[in-house]
Amino acid sequence: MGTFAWAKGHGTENDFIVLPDADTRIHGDLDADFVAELCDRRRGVGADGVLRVVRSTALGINDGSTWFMDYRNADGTVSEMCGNGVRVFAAYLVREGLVDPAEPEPVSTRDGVKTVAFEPDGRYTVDMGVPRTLGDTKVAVGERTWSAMHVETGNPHAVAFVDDLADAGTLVDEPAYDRAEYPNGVNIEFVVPRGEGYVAMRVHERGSGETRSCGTGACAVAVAAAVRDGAAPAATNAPATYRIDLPGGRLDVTWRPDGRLLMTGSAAIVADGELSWHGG
Ligand SMILES: N[C@@H](CCC[C@H](N)C(=O)O)C(=O)O
Repeated sequence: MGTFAWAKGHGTENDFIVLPDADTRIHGDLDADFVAELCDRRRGVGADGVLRVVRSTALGINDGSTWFMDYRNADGTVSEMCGNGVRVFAAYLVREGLVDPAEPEPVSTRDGVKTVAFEPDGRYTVDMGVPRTLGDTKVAVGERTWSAMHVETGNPHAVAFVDDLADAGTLVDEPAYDRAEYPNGVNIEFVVPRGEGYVAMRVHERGSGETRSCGTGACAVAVAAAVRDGAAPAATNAPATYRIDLPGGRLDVTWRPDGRLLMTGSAAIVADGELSWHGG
């Protein structure tokens, strides 16, 4: 692997290495071992994941987008979507002058197009689409087991309400979950209510371990909280809005009566460079 440009960014401290690769000529298919080494916090640069910036047409994608977000977890695995990642991706596009922040930008992902709007306060609002609720499941840490709700927000989640966020322990190891229910793995959220329309959460992400924030996870938590609170828009015909505190910051999620989720949060590009990669 030779020399290439990169940037570092984060959305509520969920951090990413951004790899510009408009025409796919620099990184090709992006090797999983390379991603894992790059994301390793001791052997590599360190990040929760990689966002490769590819022109949609270079991949034959014709969905109204100009840019495709090729997201990879820290262990090199592919996921369908990354909610914090898509805000950081949009921040990178704006910073590079590749999109006009006066207009919402449709970004192509493996879970379809996610449109990002640029808010006057500098935050980003993502139309995260329509979630799916798939009933109850169980998650466990050590001897403790909790009932959880299976929610899909482009990727799979299990949302468990707990008495105290510390109940989830260190989250160094992946919590146990129903492997028949989630054959491709799962992101697991632990949640405590903080007040009306207000919760706090921790997350163990598939492929990345405990992270300081997860956008798709916050959306899954908003859905589970709304169902639990009897505030689901399908029942009330009114939007359900939740403030969600995560270790890395705050996300605001609204579940609209048309079924769509809107997530608002910050994103920042914090470093740029050219990397001569000698890893391995
Ligand atoms: N941190 C992301 C989610 C990234 C993907 C996830 N680990 C998976 O494998 O599904 C977010 O902000 O949504």
